Amino acid sequence: MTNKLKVAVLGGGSFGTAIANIVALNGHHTYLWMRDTENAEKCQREHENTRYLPGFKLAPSLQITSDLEQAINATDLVLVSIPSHSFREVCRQIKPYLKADAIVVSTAKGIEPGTFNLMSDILEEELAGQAIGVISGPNFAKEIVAGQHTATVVASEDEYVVSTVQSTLSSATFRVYANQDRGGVELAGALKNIYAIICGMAAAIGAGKNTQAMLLTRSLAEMGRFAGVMGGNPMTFLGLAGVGDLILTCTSDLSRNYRVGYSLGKGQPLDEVVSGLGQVAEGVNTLQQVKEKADAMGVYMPLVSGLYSVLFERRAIADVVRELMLGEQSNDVEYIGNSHGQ
Ligand SMILES: NC(=O)C1=CN([C@@H]2O[C@H](COP(=O)(O)OP(=O)(O)OC[C@H]3O[C@@H](n4cnc5c(N)ncnc54)[C@H](OP(=O)(O)O)[C@@H]3O)[C@@H](O)[C@H]2O)C=CC1
Ligand SMILES: O=C(CO)COP(=O)(O)O
Repeated sequence: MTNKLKVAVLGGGSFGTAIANIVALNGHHTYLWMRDTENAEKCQREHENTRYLPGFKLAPSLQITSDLEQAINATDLVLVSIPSHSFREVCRQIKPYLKADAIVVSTAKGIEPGTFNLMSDILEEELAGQAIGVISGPNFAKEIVAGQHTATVVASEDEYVVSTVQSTLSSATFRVYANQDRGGVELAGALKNIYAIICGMAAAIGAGKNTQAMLLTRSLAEMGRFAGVMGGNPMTFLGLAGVGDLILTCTSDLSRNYRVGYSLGKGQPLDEVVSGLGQVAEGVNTLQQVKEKADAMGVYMPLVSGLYSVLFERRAIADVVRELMLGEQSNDVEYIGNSHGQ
């Protein structure tokens, strides 16, 4: 597609800002909406989001506003970069302003507490009739705005959504792959945050590369097993949104979830770590939602159970590690179909 679209990105945090900047640099008429008027005016004036992405100049054409109607009105494509805890609330706010044929795409990586809704389930519920999709992949906001070569995945059952997102976002530094497994892609983005916390915690207690490789591989097995039971395609987990994002977030302290795990591993209490972060770490909530769901569905997720018992049942990390290592010996690679398998 060569024509220029009107695009709105909702959420003035690190990822919303990075995505809006890509779209604006591609020449689309782009609005970044944030709720904080003072910060919106400052970002617009300075062409920089000093609160979330200091040091990176944004495209001069990017319009930054706290006026939701201005951002959404007549918009062809809306990208929702609001954390899962507030995602539904913002979808309700935009509904009155949306064009009937606007595409709405989630970029959030979380699960709604209580309902186990993924963000695109919320889009379906709140914005029935709109064409929808999701974006997920190994995508640190900081590296995107720094122009690092990056790839992501757009997933939708609707071919028009996929092709529109690909043509609007792709550039010489940002590549967009397609997938039809919306639920699998979305679940992958949410689940990997749990394992990033575990890997951060492991690093804090001195884990070496053997341990890191074991954790990454068993995390992938656990993610695929859970997704299979939830109706996702386990093969999705071999792609960028699965193993790609798992590697990224489990091996870097650019990940907020990894940093949460690291601080916990160093003995800091959970509430202190979370409140000190100043940005969202979706993995803590996702852990609670997945633990509950896995228990209810009888899915074997020893890493999820172990982390949950450290964070919410006050068990010592060393005891949990010992129990995991001495658990019943099992197979390396599970056969697809044996999705509950141990
Ligand atoms: N950062 C990254 O590298 C990536 C993040 N993601 C995902 O994107 C989502 C957003 O993350 P990210 O941008 O990093 O988060 P941040 O913590 O950096 O920013 C969150 C943003 O959401 C805004 N917000 C929160 N609640 C509301 C609300 N009720 N109404 C309006 N705005 C609200 C905040 O506004 P305020 O500043 O006013 O509080 C802030 O601008 C998450 O699900 C994350 O997992 C996905 C890929 C990469
Ligand atoms: O999802 C991310 C990169 O793909 C960002 O991870 P964190 O939310 O842990 O920072």
